[in-house]
Amino acid sequence: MTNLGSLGWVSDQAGYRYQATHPVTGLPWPAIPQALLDIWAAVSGYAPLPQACLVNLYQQGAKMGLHRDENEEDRDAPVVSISLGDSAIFRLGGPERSGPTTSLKLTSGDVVVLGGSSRHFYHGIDRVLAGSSSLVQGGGRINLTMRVVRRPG
Ligand SMILES: O=C(O)CCC(=O)C(=O)O
Ligand SMILES: [Fe+2]
Repeated sequence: MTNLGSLGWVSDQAGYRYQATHPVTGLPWPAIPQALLDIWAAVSGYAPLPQACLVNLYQQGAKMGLHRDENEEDRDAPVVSISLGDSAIFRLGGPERSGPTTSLKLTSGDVVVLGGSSRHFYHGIDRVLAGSSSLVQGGGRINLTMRVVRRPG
């Protein structure tokens, strides 16, 4: 897991938070490439640019439990997530953890926007379909998730 942008998501012994620098090197995160900002502009419907892009490598067997993205101050900005490499089974619920869910397969190049009412819906990754793509060296799936963390302006 690593980050691009002016803020990165960090999780360590001290807990989890957004911060401007890499926790080991102390250096700023690399900028979010223009190609990703272009995708944000095309699909988010939100003028302010994302401050954070989480880069998460799902290796064999990796999952992400059902959760809501609620660590951002800006609750109005959508979350834009890009899937690369192996396909994954994405589970999307509603505002309540116990509510019904639907599953969909995300393949390489798919873009998911959690915006509007779905911004705070439960979601997760049930499993990654190992070997379904040769894009990522050594196999696996890379998820890029762009977020506006602090309220712009
Ligand atoms: O990997 C995905 O498609 C979802 C990632 C996610 O929900 C998150 O990073 O909060
Ligand atoms: Fe999430």
